[in-house]
Amino acid sequence: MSYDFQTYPDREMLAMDLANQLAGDLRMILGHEERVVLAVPGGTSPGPVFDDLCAADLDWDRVDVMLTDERWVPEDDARSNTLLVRDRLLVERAAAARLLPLYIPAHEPEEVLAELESQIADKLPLAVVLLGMGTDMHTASIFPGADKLDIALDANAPILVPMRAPGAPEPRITLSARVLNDAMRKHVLIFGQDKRDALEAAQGKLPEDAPINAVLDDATVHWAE
Ligand SMILES: O=C(O)C(O)[C@@H](O)[C@H](O)[C@H](O)COP(=O)(O)O
Repeated sequence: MSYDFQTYPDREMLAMDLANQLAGDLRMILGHEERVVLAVPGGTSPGPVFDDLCAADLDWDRVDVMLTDERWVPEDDARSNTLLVRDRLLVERAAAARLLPLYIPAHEPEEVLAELESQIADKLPLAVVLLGMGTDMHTASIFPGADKLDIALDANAPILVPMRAPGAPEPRITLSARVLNDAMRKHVLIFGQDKRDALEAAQGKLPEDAPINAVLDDATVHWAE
């Protein structure tokens, strides 16, 4: 397994440069595809990247944007990744992009799983994916110790996997590792020494213990203190 590790002097420069790289990847793939899918994470790290990426000059009306994973909370909840994407990415030029939902109001993700999958299935493979990582080495909502970890890591995994994990305060829904890995370009965004140490500690571990390892091959990791 090999990946590229890019370090930046600070988070602001990382955000600008990464937004440029994502826009460049999308532009390149749009050169030979009618439509492309960009999948992005939630959480706290990607906001500044979205703030730059939303202004990129590209054919956003040919881009489908989706989340790599969602927390099972209403769309107006501060923890909703959909809310983050609507507020910070699908604005300015990127307002012309189409959102592929990863949330439909329902008590449990299982109730609407088939409906969500049906809206994604014919759009795959992902063109570009941006992933985050936690210090427990989870990525998307593929957490160590999660109830459906084996399914999410399986080579024949379904597109979406509902997930409950000790490290997650609410139920989640996540793209499986197979779908994330099939992306034409993969980027991982991590901030801080603790995450850099966690990524190093992941080396040589099985994806069951360090789920990030399931998606790292050929990825570019972007890091700033
Ligand atoms: O919804 C989520 O929580 C994610 O998509 C998740 O995988 C996230 O990327 C990491 O937990 C890092 O989160 P931070 O950027 O907040 O550290």
